[in-house]
Formats: sequence, C-alpha cells, structure tokens
Amino acid sequence: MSSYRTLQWDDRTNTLVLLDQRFLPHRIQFVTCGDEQQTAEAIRNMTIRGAPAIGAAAAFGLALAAFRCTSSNPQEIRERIENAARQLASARPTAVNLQWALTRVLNKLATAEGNPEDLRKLILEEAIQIAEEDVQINKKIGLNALQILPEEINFIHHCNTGALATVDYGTALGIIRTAHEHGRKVFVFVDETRPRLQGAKLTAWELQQLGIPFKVIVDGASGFVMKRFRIDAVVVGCDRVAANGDTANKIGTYNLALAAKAHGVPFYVACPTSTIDLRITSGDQIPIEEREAEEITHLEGTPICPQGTAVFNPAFDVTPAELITAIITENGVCYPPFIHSLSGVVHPA
Ligand SMILES: CSC[C@@H](O)[C@@H](O)C(=O)COP(=O)(O)O
Repeated sequence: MSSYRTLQWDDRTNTLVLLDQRFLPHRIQFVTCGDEQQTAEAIRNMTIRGAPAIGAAAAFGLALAAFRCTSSNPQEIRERIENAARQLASARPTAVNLQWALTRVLNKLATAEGNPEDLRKLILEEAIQIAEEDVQINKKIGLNALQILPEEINFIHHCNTGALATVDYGTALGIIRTAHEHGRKVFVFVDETRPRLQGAKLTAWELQQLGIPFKVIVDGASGFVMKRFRIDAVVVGCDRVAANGDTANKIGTYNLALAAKAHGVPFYVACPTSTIDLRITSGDQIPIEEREAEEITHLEGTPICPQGTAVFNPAFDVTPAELITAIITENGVCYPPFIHSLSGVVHPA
C-alpha cells in the first residue's frame, strides 16, 4: 500500500501534516496545519475526509491548540482547548467520530493536573493513541468479517473507506483487503460516488496499489450489476450509526441498500464502535451535512449545469436498519435487532 499516511504529527515543528486528498490520485501534495483553525478548515474543505480520519485529525487539532498557546497559565491552555473543540466539532456535522475523539481528549484533560508543558504532552499522547488504536480496530473489523464471508467474493463498495478514510488500513475497504490478504478470491465493483468521486479517485487508487482486481461503475449501475453478475456482498462504511442501527453514510448508500434488498444481496456496514451513537434512538436524529452547489453543478471546476441551476446536495443519507444484514465492528458482528447487539459491542461484558 501507499507509504503516505493520511495524517502525521511532525514533532520537530509540532505541526500536523495531512496528505491532501483533494488532488489524489494525480498529485501527491501535503498540507501543514499549524493551529486548530487550519485543522478545522482542512476537515471542512476535505483535505482530510472519512469519519475515522477526521476524528483523529480533530484530536491532533486540540494538540495544536495546546502547543500554540504560549501562556504559562494552565487555565488559559484549558480555555483555548475548549474553544478549539467547539470550532473543530462544527467543521463537519454528520460523522460522530469527530465529537467522539474531541470528547475523549477533553475527558482526559478534565482529570489531568500539571503545568502547561504536562498538559500539552498529555493531549498529544492521547491524539497519538487515538490514531494508533484506529489502525488496530480496522484490522479487527477485517478479521471479524472473514467469519461471515464466502471463499469467493464479488463485492460492491461505495465511497472511500480505505487507508485514506482512516489513519490506516480502512474499514469496509479493510474488509476487502483482509479477505484478499487471506487468500480469498476477491473482485470489487467500485461505485464512483458522485459528486466528489471518492470511489473513482481514491478507492480505485487504493485497490490498484493493493493489487485487488476491480472495475469502477457509475452509482446508477449498481442495480443492473446485481442483476447481471453474482454479487456476494455490498460493503460500506458509516459516519454515524443510531442505537436502532439506522446508518448515515455517503449519499447513495441508501439507494444501494434498496437495490441489495431487491436482489437478495447481503448488505454489510463496517463500523468502528466510535461511530455508534447510542445517544440517538434513530436515524431521524442524525444531522445531515449539505455541501456547496458547485460540487454538483461543476466537474473539476468546469460548469456542467445551466448557470443559476438550483441543487440539493446532501453529503450523506440514512439507510434504515431493516435494510442492513449485519454491522461489523472490532468487537464483533452485530445482527438485528441492533438495539440489543449494538449496545453489546459498545459496552462489551
Ligand atoms: C471509513 S470511512 C466511513 C465513511 O466516512 C465514508 O464511507 C464516507 O461516507 C466518507 O465521506 P466523506 O464525505 O468523503 O468524508
């Protein structure tokens, strides 16, 4: 796989270096974030994207706030970090991993004592731990999925859920990768994923480097592909899963789930437990981000719609729990009724 990580802390300069995903796969370019504002902007403009990756980036954003606050008063550092958390949390509203990571760092800070240097060190250590855990969690999701997948698997995959969407390895793409690494015969139909084309650009790039055979399809082709070919599983990632199993993920996931149901194809969600939000009872309560019109009206900066065309551009949709076969987490595979199985993996015995 690519030797580029989505994010890296530079401890010579105490800055955060991000692989700029807006230019992939054709240009490898990095962005350095020196403070929390720059980190929030990089999350907002999708320099870094994917639920687990933006969670980790936000945690490092708090470390940046701590390092840029030069006060010798610990209280001032705490206030700067709390303000930074508010700013980072609002960068993208749907993926709960953002709030999850921020809350985890803030909880650590709340119980900590010491001088500003101690606090900076502590926050950075927590951010590094969140990042390292993410990679291990993704590998466990992949291994758990092996138990329920056949020897030969034709997948349909939506958006990008690979190393680029996480700190490394990936969730749904991590499942595909684990299956391939364990000698299963794997083929992937890759949804291009309008409007930002994460499938055509990022997933195709990752699969190519992994040596996994694939074909890119337009999003509208998935029903026909299920009818024409033997599809064994649809695998997708998630940005927020409600207590009843309703799942927010990249726009188009719901359509894909409906098509899978109609064709009797199992529909699997790869889900780190940090993406499960037990505070909300159903998908109706998940805030759905709407992004700028140009994502639809323009292609790589070139207008494609008549000038002044109105659009509706939700970045995510919600797939109702009844369309989901299983939710695969690092702590085990959850089956319906999700209201019981999800709380079991979030709070394992
Ligand atoms: C492991 S990534 C899971 C989801 O975050 C992914 O499927 C997705 O919807 C990403 O959306 P994006 O808008 O590119 O951040």
